Amino acid sequence: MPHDHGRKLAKFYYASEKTIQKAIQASADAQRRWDKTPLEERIRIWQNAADLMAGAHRQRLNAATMLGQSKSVVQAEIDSAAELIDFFRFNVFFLKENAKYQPISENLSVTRNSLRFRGLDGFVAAISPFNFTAIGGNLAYTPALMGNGVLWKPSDTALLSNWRIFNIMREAGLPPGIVNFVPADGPTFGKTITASSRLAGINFTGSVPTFNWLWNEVGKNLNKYQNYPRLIGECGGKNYHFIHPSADIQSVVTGTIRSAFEYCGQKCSACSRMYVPRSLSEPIKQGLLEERSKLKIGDPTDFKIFTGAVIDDKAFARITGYIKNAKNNPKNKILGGGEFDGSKGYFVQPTIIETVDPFDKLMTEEIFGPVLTMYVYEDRDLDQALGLVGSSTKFALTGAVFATDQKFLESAFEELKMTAGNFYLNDKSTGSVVGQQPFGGGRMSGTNDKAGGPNYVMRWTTPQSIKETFVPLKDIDYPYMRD
Ligand SMILES: NC(=O)c1ccc[n+]([C@@H]2O[C@H](COP(=O)([O-])OP(=O)(O)OC[C@H]3O[C@@H](n4cnc5c(N)ncnc54)[C@H](O)[C@@H]3O)[C@@H](O)[C@H]2O)c1
Ligand SMILES: N[C@@H](CCC=O)C(=O)O
Repeated sequence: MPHDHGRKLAKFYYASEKTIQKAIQASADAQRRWDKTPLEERIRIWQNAADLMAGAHRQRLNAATMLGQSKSVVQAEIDSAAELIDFFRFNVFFLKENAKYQPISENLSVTRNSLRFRGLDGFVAAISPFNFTAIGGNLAYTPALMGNGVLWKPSDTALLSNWRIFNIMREAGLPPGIVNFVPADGPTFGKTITASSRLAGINFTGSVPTFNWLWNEVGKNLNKYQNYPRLIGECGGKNYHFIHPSADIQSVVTGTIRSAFEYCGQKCSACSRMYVPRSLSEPIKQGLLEERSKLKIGDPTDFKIFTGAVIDDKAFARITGYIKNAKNNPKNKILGGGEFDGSKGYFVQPTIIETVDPFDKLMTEEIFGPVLTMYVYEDRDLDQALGLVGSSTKFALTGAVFATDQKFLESAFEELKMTAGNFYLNDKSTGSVVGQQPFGGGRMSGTNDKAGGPNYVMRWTTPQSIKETFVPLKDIDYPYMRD
């Protein structure tokens, strides 16, 4: 079934510039009341929503994710309801923990010092990607939890599940106007929010070019704003699996197949480049090809599939462009897959390519599809190969090292320090869990604000320090100045 119906349908719901401006006003009006709502009351709404998603709404939200975003039942289960429940519960926990800190008051009969968390002075624009339902919910509702008015622009190809979240939050008790659901053409939305003097923050997850575009627009409008807008961007990756000659081959094969091909490689964390020592290259290739040939690709309503079609025609064109390019380049060899068919659904077979050029675009650009490229290095060139990981791309999202040699793991841990915001030792590069592996990357992969970690909630508050004095202010002179 074609999965770009979401994108085509979304255009019917596109908000005009005027509607987006009205939503900005609505969120500003609602926020003034919302920011005064006691924290306990806000927290109660988030807890209600988590309970609703754990109960009656769980299957509906998962099903919407399967149908709208072409996720297999397993991938929908680990994303949608389950992950959003975790985001909500952990964010509430982190908020409570952070709120426990109050500054020192030396003598309470003289002065009392305190700190309060205010929403930002303006509105927050949450702009979400298609590939994770829970990410959309987290982007929009974490700023709201912290007292902000939010405009949520969902992805055209995740409308159904995102709309469900919006309604669950209303059912849980969130008053109208706090989060405004605004499907819109990307650039129209981007231009309108960045032109508003009330823009206080952008909570973005998506590709590097879109985030760069937004950052530039904010820069151009800087003199208009009443605040410096906070910019959070979690962007793309060129995630790696680096294999040492001491690695456990079975773990490499299993971890790589899952990381590269689950959800058609459309996870920001998916492994798309692999460095393999010559001494292990044959068994690893054999293992990968054998497992690849067993993967069942098809309609997500069939619970036996491993993965479905890619998200839409644009993705299909981009991904198959890389495959066609690889077929025409003598430096690259397709080891498995390489077929695609867009006649009924946008199906791309999981593809494994070997390259002799570690700087080929297959090894350096984000493809965001089921394409894994392998570079085989000579065992004696281990250090050089390790150096390629950080020097060949500007991304630094996720990465994994497979080795049983403890000394090597320790040196790779230091050598690869800045090459990944989420780093795995003997595990695949995907599958971070809220509260266990806070998620985000550095370099061009984003601002690394770590969704699912303790500091994330704090990005959406502008704290105020308060000093109250209970004794009259009498002396201008300091004691040492007196006779
Ligand atoms: N680092 C992370 O945590 C993370 C998580 C998920 C996805 N991603 C990345 O997201 C990308 C895939 O998602 P996508 O295809 O939805 O990304 P995208 O950049 O195409 O779109 C993201 C959102 O931005 C909107 N948009 C597009 N142009 C815009 C503009 N000019 N102004 C305002 N909004 C605009 C889109 O409509 C969508 O809602 C990949 O690069 C992936 O790596 C990163
Ligand atoms: N939490 C997911 C990343 C989401 C990106 O698209 C993972 O770690 O695989």
